[in-house]
Amino acid sequence: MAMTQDELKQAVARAARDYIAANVPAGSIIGVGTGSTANFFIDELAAVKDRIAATVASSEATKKRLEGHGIKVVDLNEVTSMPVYVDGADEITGNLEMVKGGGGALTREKIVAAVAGKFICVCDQSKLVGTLGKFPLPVEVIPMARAYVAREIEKLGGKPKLREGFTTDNGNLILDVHGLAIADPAGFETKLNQIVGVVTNGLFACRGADLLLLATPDGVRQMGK
Ligand SMILES: O=C[C@H](O)[C@H](O)[C@H](O)COP(=O)(O)O
Repeated sequence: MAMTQDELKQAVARAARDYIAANVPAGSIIGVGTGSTANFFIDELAAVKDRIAATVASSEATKKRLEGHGIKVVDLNEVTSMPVYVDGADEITGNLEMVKGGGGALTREKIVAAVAGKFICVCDQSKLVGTLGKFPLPVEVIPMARAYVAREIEKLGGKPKLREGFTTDNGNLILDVHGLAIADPAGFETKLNQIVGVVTNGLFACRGADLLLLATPDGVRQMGK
């Protein structure tokens, strides 16, 4: 019988838990992402919680779920070393460049990932693409800059749409940019960051994932290291 998308997410979450149990020193601090795949991972992490010292959460929702399992969550400012960060993606290429932020957590995700030694991306196979941009690219903006940033993004060939009724954990807005086919992810990530009023964009390419665990019906494939 064909596996459902949730079964694939569950399988990859388990693979990430096993990776941590086998490769991450006991007593480490683990960075934890946001979204439905990350949620499966959090539920699996509960089984090995005695092996880790604590976690850093990339959103209020993730913090709540971790604490619900009795897993300790610490402030990133207290952390100097974190071997791994585990998170999902909305799209990922074979070069392990990603679009993230479908759940609006991109800024905190990028910050926590920056501190981590290794970014482990956990996805089901539907997320693997040849070219990024079919999934609308989330851009977090300071509210007063919303219209200006939207005009600047249009000049770059994108069609920004305000995510209605949504405020990020940081009190900002999200523009979802449609109509892109991103040939140079790191270049476009850098270009968007130059627009005044942009807090973060959802391209994770200047620093992409190091390891992709990709759930397929034939098992979990590993790409990168
Ligand atoms: O802001 C949300 C995050 O970037 C998620 O990692 C991304 O949206 C993937 O989420 P899901 O695992 O639910 O597809």
